[in-house]
Amino acid sequence: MTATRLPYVKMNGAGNDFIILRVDAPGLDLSPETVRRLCGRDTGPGCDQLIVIEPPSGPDETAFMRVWNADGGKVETCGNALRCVGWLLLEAAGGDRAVIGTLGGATVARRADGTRIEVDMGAPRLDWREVPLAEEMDTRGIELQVGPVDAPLIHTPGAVSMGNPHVVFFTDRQDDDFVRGAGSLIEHHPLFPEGVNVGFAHVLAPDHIRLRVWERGAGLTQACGTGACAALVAAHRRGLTGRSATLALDGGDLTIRWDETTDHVFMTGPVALDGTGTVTL
Ligand SMILES: N[C@@H](CCC[C@H](N)C(=O)O)C(=O)O
Repeated sequence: MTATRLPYVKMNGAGNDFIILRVDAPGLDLSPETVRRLCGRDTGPGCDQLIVIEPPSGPDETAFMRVWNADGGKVETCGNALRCVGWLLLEAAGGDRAVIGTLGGATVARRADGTRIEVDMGAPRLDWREVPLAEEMDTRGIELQVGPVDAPLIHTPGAVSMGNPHVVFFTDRQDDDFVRGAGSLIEHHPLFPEGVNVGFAHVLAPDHIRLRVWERGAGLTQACGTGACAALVAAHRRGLTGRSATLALDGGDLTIRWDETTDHVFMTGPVALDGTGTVTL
């Protein structure tokens, strides 16, 4: 089989970094091994997620975006990558909006100020079946049991789907050991049949949240855009914040607003171009 070489763009959104490829036809099938090689920081350009921009899948879209986590798993969507892809599409075609299709739903990207891009992430999905959870629960505070079977610790984090699954703990514990230890344990908990992204949110004020996220398939990243949206939604549902807040992540700040009229969540944040190159598939 002949190897295919493709140009890539390396970008990041608040430190969450991506290799972005562009193809002329839908359905580029990448093996998990290829994705792991490209995403590996020792074996490829290295990134948290590999992104492929495809032609639109319908008349209303500007383009379709596919997402793979660094572990090789194909996933529904990625908030920070949507801002980066939005910026690339707006730079290439001009105009004031780009509609990006994903497996998790369509998103509209617009320029905000400077190099910040706003994306409309749609309505959060709050029914337990949509997260999804393995059993019926109130997603404002699910009953999550971890630890020994005979003496489990019971936590009540919020659960939200932003097109992909999230669980959000409200805690001031933010140290690496805790986030890595608890995150890696909960990512594959049986309550989450499709795995889960695990957020640790410390509410500093009704409009300010410090957030760290252990991402499904990528581990602790500098920022998780859908995780920031999920944290604001989960915090507001518990009466801890208003409907908008600054989310302070390791790699930068994201502004999240859950619009009362449309029920949509809007995320505004930075994008940065880190370089270009060529990869072999
Ligand atoms: N970094 C992302 C989310 C990427 C996918 C996620 N790890 C998942 O498995 O759902 C973001 O910015 O939203």
